[in-house]
Amino acid sequence: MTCFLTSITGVTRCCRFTYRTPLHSISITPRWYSKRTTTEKLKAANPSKSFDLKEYPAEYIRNFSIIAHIDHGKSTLADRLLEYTNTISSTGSNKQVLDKLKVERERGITVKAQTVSMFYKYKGNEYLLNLIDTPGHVDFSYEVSRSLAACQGTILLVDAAQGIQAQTVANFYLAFGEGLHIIPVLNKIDLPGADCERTIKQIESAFELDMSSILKISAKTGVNIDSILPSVIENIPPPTGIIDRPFRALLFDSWYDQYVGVVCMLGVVDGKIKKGDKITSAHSINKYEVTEVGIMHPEQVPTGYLHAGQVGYVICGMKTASEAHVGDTFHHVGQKIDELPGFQPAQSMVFAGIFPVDTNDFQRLDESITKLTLNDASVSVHKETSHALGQGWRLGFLGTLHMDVFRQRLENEYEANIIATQPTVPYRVVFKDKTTRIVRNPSDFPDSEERAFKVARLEEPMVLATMIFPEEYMGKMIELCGSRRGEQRDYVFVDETRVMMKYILPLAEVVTDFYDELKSRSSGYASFDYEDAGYEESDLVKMTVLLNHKPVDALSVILHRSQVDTVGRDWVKRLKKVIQKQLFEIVIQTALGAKIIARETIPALRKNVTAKCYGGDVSRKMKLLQKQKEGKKRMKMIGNVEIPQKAFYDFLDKKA
Ligand SMILES: Nc1nc2c(ncn2[C@@H]2O[C@H](COP(=O)(O)OP(=O)(O)OP(=O)(O)O)[C@@H](O)[C@H]2O)c(=O)[nH]1
Repeated sequence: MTCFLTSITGVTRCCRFTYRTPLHSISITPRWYSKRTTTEKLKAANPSKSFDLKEYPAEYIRNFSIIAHIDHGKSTLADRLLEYTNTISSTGSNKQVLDKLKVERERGITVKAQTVSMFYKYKGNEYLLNLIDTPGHVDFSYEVSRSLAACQGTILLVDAAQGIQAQTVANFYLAFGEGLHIIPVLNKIDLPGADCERTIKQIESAFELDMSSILKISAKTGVNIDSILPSVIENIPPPTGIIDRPFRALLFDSWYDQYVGVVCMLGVVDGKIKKGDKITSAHSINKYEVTEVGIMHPEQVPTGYLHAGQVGYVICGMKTASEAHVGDTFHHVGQKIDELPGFQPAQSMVFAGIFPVDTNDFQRLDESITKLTLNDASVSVHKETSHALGQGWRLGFLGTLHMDVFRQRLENEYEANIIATQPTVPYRVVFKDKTTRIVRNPSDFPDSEERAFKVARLEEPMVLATMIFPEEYMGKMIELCGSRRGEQRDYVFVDETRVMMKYILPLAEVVTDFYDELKSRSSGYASFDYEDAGYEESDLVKMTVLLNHKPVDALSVILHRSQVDTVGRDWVKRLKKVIQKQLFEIVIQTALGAKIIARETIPALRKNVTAKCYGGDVSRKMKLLQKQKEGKKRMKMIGNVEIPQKAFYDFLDKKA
């Protein structure tokens, strides 16, 4: 099969994350967040049923995922399949039971891949089907890749009203690169705007898939849902594990449960594991006794046993999050095995400093970050200290949405009270002696002396962006990319009315508000995806923010020289809006070294803050004072200026 992108652009798509895993022979069931039952009771249709997994040899197992562009209906389809197989009771509503995290429900997006084991009778045989629901947003493609690496096939879901979009293309190539069997499915055929013929033509021409037996469904209403699982069983090959070999399994996900400690999700490649077994791992000297083993159905259901080709959870008395390394190989104590290659670590695209608002919370926040990164292995963590904000961490994320979601999860799941700094991309300093340094923090940017004597050049990371949109938005899209220092590489029509355009853009331009701008300039019709395109030389500078002439290191930022005036002026205006008046005048400045770019002044406060509580209403007055006291807890002192936590948020979120 010819790669569409290769044939039309001459550029072979390289996946942002590559894997060395050989796990086409196992299934993967990413974690199931342990607080789920507090928010919603998921009812298994037959909770009393117990499963004898010995009855399911590899030929009766199928491991598959659902991939699609954002909002094309993956989670809704997963719901319907769970109901159809009686894994949950039918509710008639669209609950999206696999979107378990509060952040997923609040934002209506999937951020963690989730797997659930289902049982399904087909032509007289009962099958064990492991379904993985994956996220759609580009920031979470690490989850998609990790999931795909462990499946033998995938359902490529396309919204029949919207047609193929940028992440349809990106995810198709991830699956194609893994050599998976791809089943194309048209969703949302109930919508009045659904155009099956047009979408089929797009898929045919873009991916050269066989469209003769394409499935047309509505995940929402349930139309043709019964056609999905027979197609999965008929078309996707079973895993190929060997039961009689020594046990070895890949740890592909884990999470921390406050009652039982670490819960590990294992994909069993060879052999068997049962309750009471003594296990260890290739990367650990610790030995563990298996106290519980089971499957996600959709909650944890103990089965006491798992064998080659099966996946499930194992509880073995692991106490600390650091003992569970994603990609580690588990085996029986004393047994020699060949280590599985595991996963390559995710490559952080965006870095930000995270600090506790109250410095006394440092230890607690340290533990929370450790536990949360156990659940999200794509976050990189390094300790750092800021003059303004004290001790904290520099965390690396896959994108700004990923960063935002992580911050929200820290708040939701660990009640953390934090300040996050301006995100930065990994810049590269190339020295005259040919050595290099990656700058993940503006404080590591070379000062003028180092720059003059030692630095040969500065470079910034670039991406190859793919955008798909209706032709009439071409002018606006070219204008947007031009304003972001983009360079056009290619464009091609995907059908009579829609264009796919490719641009080389600086990553720093993409991770700010590019996506929002793209959506607003195309009335929501443009979709977007990007991949790593290496480093390019760039005229970079560090802009600092001064409050009453004192630099705020947490607000320093690395910019292209052409942006300094605009950003410098914008920042002082926005900071003026978010910093409250205080008893003295506050001067806000942005600067390049000693050169001031812009300045704003906040006049001193004169008002009595409790003046409105006239008339001796003591309780009201107390309430107001209490509120002010609580507000103070959330303040950070920068020199002699108090900055509320919300000011940082609003400033970073561009709400101000
Ligand atoms: N009319 C109609 N709406 C659907 C159908 N399937 C899903 N939807 C709706 O489309 C929206 C997105 O569905 P999701 O299942 O959350 O999509 P998703 O692909 O999982 O989204 P992400 O995880 O954020 O990428 C929801 O409002 C669904 O109710 C369908 O067949 N018909």
